[in-house]
Amino acid sequence: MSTKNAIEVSHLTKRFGQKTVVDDISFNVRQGEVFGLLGPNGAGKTTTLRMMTTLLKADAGQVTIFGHDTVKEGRLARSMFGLTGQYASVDEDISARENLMIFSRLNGLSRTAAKQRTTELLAEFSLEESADKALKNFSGGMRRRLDLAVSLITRPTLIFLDEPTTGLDPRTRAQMWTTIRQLVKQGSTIVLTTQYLEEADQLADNLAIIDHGKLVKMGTPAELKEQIGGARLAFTVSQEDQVQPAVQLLTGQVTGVIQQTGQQLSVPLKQITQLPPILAALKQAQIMISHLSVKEPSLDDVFMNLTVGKN
Ligand SMILES: Nc1ncnc2c1ncn2[C@@H]1O[C@H](COP(=O)(O)OP(=O)(O)OP(=O)(O)O)[C@@H](O)[C@H]1O
Repeated sequence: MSTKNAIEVSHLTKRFGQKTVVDDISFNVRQGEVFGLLGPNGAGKTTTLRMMTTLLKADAGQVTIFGHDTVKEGRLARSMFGLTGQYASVDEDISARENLMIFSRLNGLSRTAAKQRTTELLAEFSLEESADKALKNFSGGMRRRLDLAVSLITRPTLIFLDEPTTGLDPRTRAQMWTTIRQLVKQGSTIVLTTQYLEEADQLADNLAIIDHGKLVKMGTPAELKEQIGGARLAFTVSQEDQVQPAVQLLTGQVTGVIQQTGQQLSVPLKQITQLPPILAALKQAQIMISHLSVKEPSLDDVFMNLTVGKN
């Protein structure tokens, strides 16, 4: 990943009527990274993306793409990225091959070049077998792949993906993730919106969490999880009269709150290396335990902590 910025967004704002749906949002996207805009339904992710990709005019703020202002140098900025939408933007009645040919020609490729690029993309996105079927017979996953293929005709190094896997089954979602990772390996920068925490965790190098139009937190998935607190060790003390002695013993071993529910204890762990001494101390004190588990913090915890109610 480079230290150069592919995109700089500053003080971006959009109002619809009285409602401010994107509220003074600023962030940078570095070249070669996957940047995720994560937020609940209606948080303002798509509106932000639409402004970044010049589909929608901002009320205030600025976006530059590889140093070019998207308003003052709109044409140039637009030529530097590919965009795929929440819904496949391709024609239903014609085949995948025909779609790719049409969009290649619309992008200014000669007939021969269009044919060659179409063949390449059909192979790259595993669409060769269904290349000549009408799109209306395509599955959701095939449509998404074709949609992505269309946006890559001109080999843009910056790609915007609006909810690339919404509505896809888990297997097709995983295939899409593989495709996205391959694009990154080849040097692409990717901006994606998602409401799936797992997707953000799997793909994004950096994340901006958006809620009610505001950027509430930014960081790597690991940083965001760390803010919620580290892992927790949970177990059940086998005998009731040993619960308090166990709490006392552990108080000397860990910093942070030890939670108790009946005979169940949950202990914060700063590092996983704290685990063996804790278990040894319990054994030495002859405190029997069961149902032991270590739970890493998840983006779910971060998300629930940072976003409030309905958008
Ligand atoms: N053209 C419009 N006119 C009026 N309100 C709009 C318009 N487009 C979006 N909104 C409103 O702006 C808010 C943000 O919408 P947006 O689509 O950006 O959210 P989102 O985070 O992308 O959500 P989703 O995950 O559901 O796509 C919502 O309350 C939506 O109803």
